Amino acid sequence: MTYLLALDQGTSSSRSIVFNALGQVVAQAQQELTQQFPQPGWVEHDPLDIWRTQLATARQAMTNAGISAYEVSAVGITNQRETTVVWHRRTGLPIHNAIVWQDRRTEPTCKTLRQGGLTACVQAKTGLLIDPYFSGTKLKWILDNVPGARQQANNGELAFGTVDSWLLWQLTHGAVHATDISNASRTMLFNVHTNQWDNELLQMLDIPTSLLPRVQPSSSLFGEVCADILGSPIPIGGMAGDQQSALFGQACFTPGMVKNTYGTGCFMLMHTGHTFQTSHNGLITTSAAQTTPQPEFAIEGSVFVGGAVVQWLRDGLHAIPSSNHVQALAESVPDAGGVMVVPAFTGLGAPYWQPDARGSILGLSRGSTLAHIARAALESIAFQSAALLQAMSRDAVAAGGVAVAELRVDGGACVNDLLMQFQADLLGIPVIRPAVIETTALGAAYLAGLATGVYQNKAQLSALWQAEKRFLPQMPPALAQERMSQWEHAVRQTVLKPAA
Ligand SMILES: Nc1ncnc2c1ncn2[C@@H]1O[C@H](COP(=O)(O)OP(=O)(O)O)[C@@H](O)[C@H]1O
Ligand SMILES: O=P(O)(O)OC[C@H](O)CO
Repeated sequence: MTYLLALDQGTSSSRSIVFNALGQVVAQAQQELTQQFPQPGWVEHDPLDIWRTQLATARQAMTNAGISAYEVSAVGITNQRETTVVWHRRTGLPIHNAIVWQDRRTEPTCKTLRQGGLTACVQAKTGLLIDPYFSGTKLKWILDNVPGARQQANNGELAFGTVDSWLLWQLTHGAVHATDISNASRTMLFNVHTNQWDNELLQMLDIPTSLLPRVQPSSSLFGEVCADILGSPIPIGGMAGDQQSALFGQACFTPGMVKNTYGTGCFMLMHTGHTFQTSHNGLITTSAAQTTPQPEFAIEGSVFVGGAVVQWLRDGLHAIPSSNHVQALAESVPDAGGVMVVPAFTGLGAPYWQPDARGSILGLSRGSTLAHIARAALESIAFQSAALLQAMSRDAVAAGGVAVAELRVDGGACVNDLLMQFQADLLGIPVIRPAVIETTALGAAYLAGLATGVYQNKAQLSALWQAEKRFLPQMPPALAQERMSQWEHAVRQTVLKPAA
């Protein structure tokens, strides 16, 4: 039997999954990751905690599968993107906590860059908007604020990496310092056309090149897990940022194919093939996971609060004892009764980009109950995702293509049938849930399997993809349009600032 081990290092947890060659889950293990909030708007992780939890889950998943390292053909790594780690090359010790993608501390630097008229240049080279979300300004912050760091960097003593690089360094006992194209594309330091670090961007942020990892295609041999770590050496054949990995795991390989991951946030990606397509509707362009050095791209939109609104119902409102009770509560009423929840708890992401917006509940009446609010909260996940998909379709049509024809879904909240049906109703296209919804980890396993000969080509992976359930639109299109208009109205109400 052939097995592939995927290490899926996410924002809230480290997870490892053992797959068989058919792409089926054999066993898994998961550990929560401690979140640190040293100041308002700051989010950090302990890099050693990231490594400790990831290693523990890898060992546990293999134990749960009842297999030894000899039986694992390859390891694939997928990770929370943009999160920035800097460590000392000699000791292997981090010089600061990892600065997490959600961290907003570098907004002043970003503002200066924007005011300096650099937006168009950054967008043309990287596909990104200038935002604290991406790694570049986080790396600059560490060099500027950790005593002695800049000098050490100039001496070539430090290494920078996103979480994939950090795990790779640990798995190889410091022998390999590398990253993949999809992760590099999230740093704001990488030219996605040439697939190389960009000198002009490095100078813009004062980043010495000696810090940077080597960049490889997402499916390629990165190194070998040292024998003492999992029991015997295993090739590391795949690395990709988690959203690009999910796009790969969903077998979205051709232009126009779209997936949406419903996790804490929602991340929607549309493959655009070898074409670098700039969005005119508030989305960003990013490198897709690549099996060759030839650039491949995707258009991406992110919703900051997706499944997290269900956590808020559970932990904030105490409306449900656990997330899987939300469907029953929402279904206890026939509709949201005119209630609209806009979960702008940390502002609104694409396509609105309203960092200062905060959440609101609109349309309350004397008859409104927790059930109506729960239903409206669930619907808000679908409304936000629909706004992304509509923006994507507009981009696709403007680029001479066609509107999106179907949506493949994954992530923890896609198990919710009510949500998926409402999503299909709003979009007017089929929403398809695959048999394996762990597509983030599956993508990393596939990338690793392709590099090591377990799979021969992507066509083989497309053939493995299987639908578990198709949700077809049932709502009359006019009503769906009216509901979307109500949502857009609620968003406008939410972002309007009260008069001073
Ligand atoms: N039955 C459900 N209905 C709606 N949301 C759910 C359900 N079960 C879990 N969730 C939500 O899914 C999210 C977890 O999904 P997951 O893919 O594990 O997220 P992440 O990778 O971001 O940690 C949580 O925000 C949780 O509230
Ligand atoms: O770890 P997740 O699933 O929250 O994903 C985080 C994204 O990669 C951030 O860009």
